[in-house]
Amino acid sequence: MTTLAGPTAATLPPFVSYQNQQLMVEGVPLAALAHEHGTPLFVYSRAAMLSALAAYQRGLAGREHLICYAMKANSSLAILQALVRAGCGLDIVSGGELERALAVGIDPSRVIFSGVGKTRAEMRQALQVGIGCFNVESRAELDVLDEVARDMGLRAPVSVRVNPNVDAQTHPYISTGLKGNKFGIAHEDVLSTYTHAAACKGLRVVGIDCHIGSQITQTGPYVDAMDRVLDLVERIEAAGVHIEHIDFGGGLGIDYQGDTPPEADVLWQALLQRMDARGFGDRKICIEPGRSLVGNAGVCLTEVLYLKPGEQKNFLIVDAAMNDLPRPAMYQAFHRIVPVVPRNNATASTWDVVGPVCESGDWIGRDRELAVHPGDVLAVLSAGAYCMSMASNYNTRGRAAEVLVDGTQAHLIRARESLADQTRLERLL
Ligand SMILES: Cc1ncc(COP(=O)(O)O)c(C=O)c1O
Ligand SMILES: N[C@@H](CCCC[NH3+])C(=O)O
Repeated sequence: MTTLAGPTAATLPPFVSYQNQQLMVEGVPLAALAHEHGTPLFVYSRAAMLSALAAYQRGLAGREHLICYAMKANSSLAILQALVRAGCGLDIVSGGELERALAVGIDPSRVIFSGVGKTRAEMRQALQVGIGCFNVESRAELDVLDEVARDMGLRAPVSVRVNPNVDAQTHPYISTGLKGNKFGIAHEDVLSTYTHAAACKGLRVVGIDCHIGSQITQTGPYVDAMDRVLDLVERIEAAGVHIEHIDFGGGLGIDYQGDTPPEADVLWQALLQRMDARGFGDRKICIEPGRSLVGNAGVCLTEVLYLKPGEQKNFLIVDAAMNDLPRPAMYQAFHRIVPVVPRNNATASTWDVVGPVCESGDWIGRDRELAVHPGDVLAVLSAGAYCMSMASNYNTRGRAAEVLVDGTQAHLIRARESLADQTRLERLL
């Protein structure tokens, strides 16, 4: 047992703060939102998303570029709308995500279609609306896309995703640029894939694509991957195929637990210098950031249900679970957890914060020092990315509601999912 001094500003994301002993997102007290909408509840800051986007916009200013928000990180319509209105294109990985993109009124030429398993139907759907580019991930996919486009009397704009075999030094489940990963075309097969694509009547080569993983916190892997991509561009162009744009990633990390990734503008200054030095300063740049735009813009509010002290472990049972916040169960990921109204100078204990789902893997935080009573509301921080978009109905739990804060205004952007919503498509015999 310790006496709790209370969480410090240093451990809170931008636009999340304590004011008068109340945790706020921008100008809105979270206790009031929990009271009004119930818990679990996701709350996002619009200003936090736009400020994260502005760092990329500064870094790429003066260059022809397209920032395609990777909506897999959080595909809620109002989030997409906010980012598209602020100038983003979109990166999609399914026909469903394409429908979401269209629903927020995007110009389809500002959409990039990524992913290893696009179906013919998805290809047709994307070609019909005039998608900006398909990032193709295998020779087999390239040939199917060629066939689909020729059938429609069209030429599909394509980039080949290359697998540079660079270690992004991130969690193995979210590393994508190593030879053992399913993503991209192996370095040594890239040139022949491009010469083949250039000869296909249904394809129009527009770019090259590389993405080495997610939650990357170091600059080194990016520079290594950029060098490999530029080596390939040199070889591809020497073979007579022009590359208009370079789609380059590796999702920049965010601070979950004292992580110190480079700022987006600083990273891109370094990468642009590299491109300039190698004579590719004239190329359009596309990027596909997801987590770094929305991750630290969101918190998940959850109410403490029960305290269950034990001989080996103390469990704090809350009303959010692995179906709402799957990252700890999936990747043993760390999210900071803080009280919405701190009980400063109260006696704290060490708790495993767990949900009501019937799985031992249903935990949200381990060994956390908290002074709490049943009925208190906690905020799980850095919950804007890969939480709501990966949420499920496991244990027939409705997915949480979502609120978007803008200054002192709070807008409900998704209602809580009801049992009727969950069973709508089911039939009894
Ligand atoms: C091809 C591609 N683009 C974009 C992203 C988004 O990455 P992040 O959320 O790390 O920015 C990913 C995820 O790793 C990806 O695989
Ligand atoms: N879902 C992962 C990121 C996946 C990135 C997409 N390729 C996470 O929560 O960290």
